[in-house]
Parts: sequence; structure tokens; C-alpha cells
Amino acid sequence: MTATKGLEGIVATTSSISSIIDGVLTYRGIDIDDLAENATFEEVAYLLWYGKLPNAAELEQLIKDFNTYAPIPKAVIEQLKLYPKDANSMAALRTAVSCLALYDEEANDMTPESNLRKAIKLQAQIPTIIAAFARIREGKEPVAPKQSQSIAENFLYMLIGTEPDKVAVQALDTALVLHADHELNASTFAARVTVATLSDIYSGVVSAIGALKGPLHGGANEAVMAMLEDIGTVDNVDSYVHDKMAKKQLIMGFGHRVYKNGDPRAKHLQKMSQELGKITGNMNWYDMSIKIEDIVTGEKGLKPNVDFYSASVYTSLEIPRDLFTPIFAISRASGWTAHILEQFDNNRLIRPRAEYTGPVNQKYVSIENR
Ligand SMILES: CC(=O)SCCNC(=O)CCNC(=O)[C@H](O)C(C)(C)COP(=O)(O)OP(=O)(O)OC[C@H]1O[C@@H](n2cnc3c(N)ncnc32)[C@H](O)[C@@H]1OP(=O)(O)O
Ligand SMILES: O=C([O-])CC(=O)C(=O)O
Repeated sequence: MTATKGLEGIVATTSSISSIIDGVLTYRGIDIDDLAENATFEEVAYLLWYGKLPNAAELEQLIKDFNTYAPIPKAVIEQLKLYPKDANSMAALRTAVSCLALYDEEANDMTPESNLRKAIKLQAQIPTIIAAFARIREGKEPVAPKQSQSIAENFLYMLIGTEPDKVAVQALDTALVLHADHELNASTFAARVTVATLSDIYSGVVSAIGALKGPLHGGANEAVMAMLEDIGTVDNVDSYVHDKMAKKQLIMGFGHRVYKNGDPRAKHLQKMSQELGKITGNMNWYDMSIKIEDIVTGEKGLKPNVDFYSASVYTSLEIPRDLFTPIFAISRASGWTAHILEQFDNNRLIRPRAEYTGPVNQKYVSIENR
């Protein structure tokens, strides 16, 4: 038995949800470029769950369901108020989603209809949790979700407490489309491993949130912003990046396990970053990002991934840095739950082997002789 470090190149399941073939990403066979330009996040969530784009009535029903389920139990809000004000936002989300399960009477119902309903509920409630947490920690009352046509709009409304700007809603909606699913990424794999024991959908999503939090995965978008803030201005990029590369430190937002010739989502976020910079009149984050890319791609051949330009996009939308990864979770909840439903549909326990590298032929030594 020989281990493959990081399971690189191992095909661990079949899936019909999203594919990465020759560097092209599709959701249910539709190119991400097509979806980024034309689809709403609600259509994409439907596509991931049901395997086809919704017709007008189906879309209307899904939006209605999102609005019905968006409010979170009062008990969960009361618990959010007990969290430390400086709690890590992904830890808070992970805990609150776990808490949601306690107040859902059908949390452990394993029928397909119940699991699909819970997927829709989770998708509706995760944005409400994040917005409520963000307000509570600032000493403000949470804003209840409103009847809305879009998760992007409702989230920004709950976060800022007033009607959000249309450009911001459109930009966030496109970002949600771009982040919705990505084959067997680490957090989706974690979700599938968890539910393959026939544990419940909430446990699967909690596992996924824990995996997304790390800076080698979803947490990279916050790390990118921390780097941009550290650098400060375009003039400092050159020395900062060369210093990092000389020390063989990671440049966050670059590289990818699967894409070696570039992440197809990055160009959309780059364009959005540039456009939002023009609208806000602050091109600093975009200009720094472009210069970093020039150096890192030019000298190391590493290309930006989905997390790189999303940092400057969210900053232009005036979203606090530590909500970037939770926003990733809002979007990826659709993909996680689609994969969980697919796993339940054709389940087998996921239990690989380890190549043992420890000592052999050891004997128990009694405590007084150690
Ligand atoms: C949504 C997402 O999860 S997208 C990924 C978000 N994560 C990041 O942006 C964090 C920065 N990037 C990384 O850490 C990595 O590129 C990962 C985790 C994304 C992929 O990791 P792996 O597949 O194990 O990396 P890979 O084997 O391709 O690395 C090859 C070489 O490039 C280097 N490398 C890879 N990414 C980077 C980077 N961002 N900065 C500097 N060097 C890098 C590796 O250190 C390795 O160097 P070596 O051969 O001298 O040891
Ligand atoms: O697929 C991966 O390994 C990481 C990634 O880009 C994602 O989850 O969107």
C-alpha cells in the first residue's frame, strides 16, 4: 500500500454535478462562463440540486421557499448574542449551523424529500446567520430577512439594514454563481465523507464549513485581503512579493490542485474587481492585484485562483474582510448540499486506507518502567 500525498489525482467518487475537464469548469454540463454571464444564483442552486435549469414556475417556487425559510429560530439568534464579539466568523457560522439542527424537527429525517427540503432551508438560513452575527457583534439588532427575489440582495439588506445598491447586488450574485460548486474540493469531500456514514445533512454542512475555513481553501480570500492591506500601495508590491518568494512563502490566492493553466473563474472576478474599482473611484486594490499577478505568474508560473480577485471585489462592496469566507460558504452551501444528496442517493461508506509508517514489534511497558 502506497499513500498518495493529499490524495492528488485520486478519483474518489463519481458525480454528475460539476466537472473540471481540460481546465473547463461546468455545472451539470453548462460552462461556468455561460452561467457567470447569464444565470442568477437561484437558477444555479436549482441546477445543482435538480440537475436542470428551472422553468419560470419552478424558479418562482424556489425563491418563495428561500423567503419562507430565511428567518432563523429565535433561539439561534439568542445564542449568536452569547458568542464572543471577536469570535472567528467561520467558527461562529459553524457553531450556529450546528445549532440550527437542534431546532429543526426533521433534522434526522433521512427521507429524500426531507433532505432536499433541508438543503433549501440551509441555503436560505446561512445568509441570515452571517448577517445576524455581523450586526450583533457591532452591538446592533439583527435585521429580519425580507421578501426578496435574490439571496444576494437579501444578504446585503440584512447586513447593512437598508436597501442595497443594485450594482452591489449584481456583483455579489455573480460571485455566488462562480463559487457555487467545484467538483471534489476539500470541503465538499469532507461533507461527503461525513454523510457517507449516514449521518445527517447538518453534520455534513458543519464538516464542510470547518474545511472551508482553512487558508489553503476558502480562507484564502481573507488571507489575500490581509496581504493587500499589508502591502498598502502599488509601489510596495515589488519588494513585498519578491521578499515572500525569496523566503519560499505562499502567495495567497495563487496556485490550484487541479488547474495548472489558470482558474476559469478568476477572469470574471478580475473584471468585476476592475469595474467596481472604477465605480468606487478606488483602483488601489485592483492595481495592486494586477501587479502581484504580473510578478507571481511571470516569475513562478502560478496563476490566480477564485480567491484572489474576490478579495478586492468584496472590499469594493464594503464587506468586512472576515465575512469573505462566510460569503463563500453562502454560495458553496448549494454545492455541498447537492453533493450530500447525491451521496445519499448512491451511498457507500467512504473509508480509505493509510500506509503505516510507525514503529513495529513494540511491547507494552508498564508505567513504572517508562
Ligand atoms: C477555493 C480554493 O480552495 S482555491 C485555493 C485557495 N488557496 C490558496 O490560494 C492558498 C495558496 N495556494 C496554495 O497553498 C496551493 O497552491 C494549493 C493549496 C491551492 C494547492 O496545493 P498543491 O496542489 O499541493 O500545490 P502544488 O503541488 O501544485 O504546488 C507546486 C509548487 O508550487 C508551490 N506553490 C503552490 N502554490 C503556491 C503559492 N500560492 N505561493 C507560492 N508557492 C506556491 C508549492 O509550494 C510547490 O513548490 P515546490 O514544488 O517547490 O514544493
Ligand atoms: O477545487 C478546489 O480544490 C478548490 C476550489 O477551487 C474550490 O473549492 O472552489
